[in-house]
Amino acid sequence: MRVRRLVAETAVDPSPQAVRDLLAECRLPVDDGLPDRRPGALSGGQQRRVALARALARRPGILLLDEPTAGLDTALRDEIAGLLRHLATTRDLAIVLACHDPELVDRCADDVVDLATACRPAPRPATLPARPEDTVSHPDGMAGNGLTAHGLTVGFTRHGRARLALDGVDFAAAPGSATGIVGPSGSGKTTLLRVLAGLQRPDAGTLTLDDQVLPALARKRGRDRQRRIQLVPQNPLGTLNPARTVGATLARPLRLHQATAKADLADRVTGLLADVGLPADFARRYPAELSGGQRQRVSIARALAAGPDVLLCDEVTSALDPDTATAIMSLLTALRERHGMTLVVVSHEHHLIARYTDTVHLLDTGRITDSGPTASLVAMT
Ligand SMILES: Nc1ncnc2c1ncn2[C@@H]1O[C@H](COP(=O)(O)OP(=O)(O)OP(=O)(O)O)[C@@H](O)[C@H]1O
Repeated sequence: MRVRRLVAETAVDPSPQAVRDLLAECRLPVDDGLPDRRPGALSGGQQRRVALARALARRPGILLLDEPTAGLDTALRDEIAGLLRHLATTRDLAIVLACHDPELVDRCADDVVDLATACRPAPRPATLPARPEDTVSHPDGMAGNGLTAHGLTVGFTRHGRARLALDGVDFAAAPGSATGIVGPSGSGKTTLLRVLAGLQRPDAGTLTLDDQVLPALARKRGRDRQRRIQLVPQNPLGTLNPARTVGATLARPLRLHQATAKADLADRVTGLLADVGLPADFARRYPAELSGGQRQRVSIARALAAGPDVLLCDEVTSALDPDTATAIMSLLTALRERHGMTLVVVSHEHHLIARYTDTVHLLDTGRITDSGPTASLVAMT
């Protein structure tokens, strides 16, 4: 369904002009064809503002928002905070927002209810290191050059106008490294990960894995090369099958990529859950019965079930409280160390990129503006 219908569907006034006004009120660019796009063709920040427009379309007296700024860069977060205050005043609206971001609370809220004790993160597995930076290393003797890309270009055409989401991007993630990708909302981070994962065909450019040219699309890569590169997507609820238990979700890649025998599946699933700090009985749960952090862990476990050499993580901590976000990043670092994986992390949380990656690529409007050691390019705070 396209954006204009998504908003009209819930609107008290579904006329085209009212829908445009609502999108503009949520600071979405209505003149570049955005109302005619589908949600998959929007950046994460744009998707959140469309969700806000949908809620406002009902002309509510009370607006309940669950993590309205998760996955947004700080500039957009501040913009949304200002927008929420503006809406509260101009529409005489009571806003209740649940979030992990103390800065957003400071900027928006008149009153705060702290549910801290009810929101303890899941226990970390015993194998996690106390200081993740101690475990960062580049395993010697690994074959090849890891994952590289040259001249990646992706354009999207809307109303006859071509827009480049990626514009000649060169990228490299050395074997066993932890590589960060940072950039403002809409700069092309998700598009880059989707191209690396083989889910989006680039208009130009080449990919190699350990010096072998990779076909653009995952389905042309063959089973083994598909296994080697796995993506943990930005929104796990959207990609975990709601009708499938966690156990069934994890069993699938185990059978497909690792030829796990039926008799061994339950044990392997339990092992994967333990790897991501979840108890064995979670195998019986459905995605809707999990918290955001638990879904994220299941999503990571599903990617690990394939046995990847390169794990691409898109905003995996964006809806998590600071403790859980740190636990997830520590977990990924420990898993990288244990399995000798390469980790590629997209995040707006610069302190996590600074702490948990060794190399970083800065992306802006589809171009790499700088690449190099994280310590010299990204501040810890
Ligand atoms: N399928 C598509 N069709 C048209 N435009 C698209 C499509 N996919 C992405 N875009 C546009 O390409 C640009 C880059 O999007 P992308 O999702 O890669 O950004 P991002 O850096 O990951 O953003 P965020 O941090 O908000 O998630 C955005 O302007 C987005 O609207």
